[in-house]
Amino acid sequence: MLIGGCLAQQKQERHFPSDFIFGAATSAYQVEGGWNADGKGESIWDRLAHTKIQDVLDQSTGDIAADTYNNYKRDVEMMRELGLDAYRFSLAWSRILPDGTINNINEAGVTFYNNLIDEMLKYNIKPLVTLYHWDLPQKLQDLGGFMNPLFPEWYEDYARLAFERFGDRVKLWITFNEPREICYEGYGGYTKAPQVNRTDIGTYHCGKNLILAHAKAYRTYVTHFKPTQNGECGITISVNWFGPLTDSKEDEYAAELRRQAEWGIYAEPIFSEEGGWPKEISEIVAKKSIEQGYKTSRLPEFTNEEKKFVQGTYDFFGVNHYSSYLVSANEHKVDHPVPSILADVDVGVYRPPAWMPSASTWLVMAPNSVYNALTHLMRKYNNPPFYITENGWSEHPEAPLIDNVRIIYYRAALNSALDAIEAGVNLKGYMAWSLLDNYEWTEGYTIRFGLYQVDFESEQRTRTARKSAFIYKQIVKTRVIDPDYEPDNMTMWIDEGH
Ligand SMILES: CCCCCCCCCCCCC/C=C/[C@@H](O)[C@@H](N)CO[C@@H]1O[C@H](CO)[C@@H](O)[C@H](O)[C@H]1O
Repeated sequence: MLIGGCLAQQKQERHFPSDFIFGAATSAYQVEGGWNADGKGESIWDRLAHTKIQDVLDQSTGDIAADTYNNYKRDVEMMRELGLDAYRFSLAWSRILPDGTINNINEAGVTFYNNLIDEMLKYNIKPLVTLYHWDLPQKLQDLGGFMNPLFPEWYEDYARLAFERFGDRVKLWITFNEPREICYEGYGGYTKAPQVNRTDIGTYHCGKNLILAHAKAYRTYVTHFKPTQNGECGITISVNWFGPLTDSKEDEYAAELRRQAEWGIYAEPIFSEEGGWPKEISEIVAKKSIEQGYKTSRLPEFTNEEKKFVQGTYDFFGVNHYSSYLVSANEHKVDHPVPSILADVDVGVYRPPAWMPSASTWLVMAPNSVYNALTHLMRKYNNPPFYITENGWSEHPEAPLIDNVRIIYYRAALNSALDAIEAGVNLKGYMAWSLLDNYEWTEGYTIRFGLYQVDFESEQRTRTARKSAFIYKQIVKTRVIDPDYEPDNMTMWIDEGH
């Protein structure tokens, strides 16, 4: 079309599908507070924050956090302000089962989640419930936690209770949030509770028990609840993109090994046609284990029966995606504990300085990041239904409410998601991390991810919409990413019908 002698750039409006689910996400320990309220039991994060306060950057705890335990109606109002289709939150296992076992149900804890779910459904906001987001009951950790072979039974009992109590209204279930962080950081390392730091076997033994627990819960849901409740059950895996630094065969292979270490060991047994551990890392760990004097591989094998039991245990693949890294076979290597999973794969990781850094050391703004991760998973696992269950940008507490960099990040990530959809990825929804500022684990309140700012100094934990909340609201409403949209002011409102 020619206007005034030049070709007018028609805005090519790309739309998200009309049934695409937009939401936001949080987790229990990071937002609820009420750490010992109304019969709740101690979790491993209560224990860490209370006894290893020196390991938390600002010596803070999640004892109160954003006090969602008392402010959940304000949180639902914020979901309405954003016009969300869904909200992803997690259940605190020890709020429902204080000692972790099914013998002692805390009805007050069940009531809290019933109230939250009912408040959301009052306004047609779908609950997307994560059964486990890192806060294991301490009493179960005292028995070994994820290292105990009985863990899958403990977890199945807990999941079954959740299906019984909430499954009439909850139709989207996530068994675990980020097996990597649970196992590699919590049992194979020190950066997450319970800080077991068994670098040689922690990641692998935790990983096998977690995967078996996931499969038991999934099969219990499909057999005993899905026929009447008609919901879906999946798992959320942290899938950041790890691509080759150069197009050499060595770097391609190195990138594949790092992907296997970061998320392939959790995804392959569930989503691949072959089942079991990824072949390459399994062979490497078996070989190195024998060389290091272990009688068997540090990566405990699945029996053929276990492999079959785990395979195909999903209705969707939940993807937490934030950033990308470039992998080298020979350069940018750092020392890792020996033995450990990263020493096993023995590759280097690099991020170009041009990729804008966030407040989180691990999070930079990488090009085509969502597209690269999702199209790789599509090809590898035959395009299962995907939900992006987390994606977001961090800033420091003093950053202004006019968070223009976060807006650049969200628009880039959502455009990359549209690119993936156009490439054929079966992407069903997107959850922004996070609805509001929350406890960023061992970084406490020094890191902020919220679309809403939280004043952690105020008694009522005042929530205030950042500019990114208005931008996200507009995308949710129009299903279009308008690069020129600017809110008229910073006063939030609820659209009719929400
Ligand atoms: C100069 C050094 C260059 C190399 C960089 C070092 C190598 C990095 C290796 C990759 C590590 C990636 C780990 C990142 C994991 C995150 O995606 C994951 N932990 C995010 O967790 C979820 O996100 C929220 C924000 O952190 C969190 O609050 C939530 O609870 C988690 O579900």
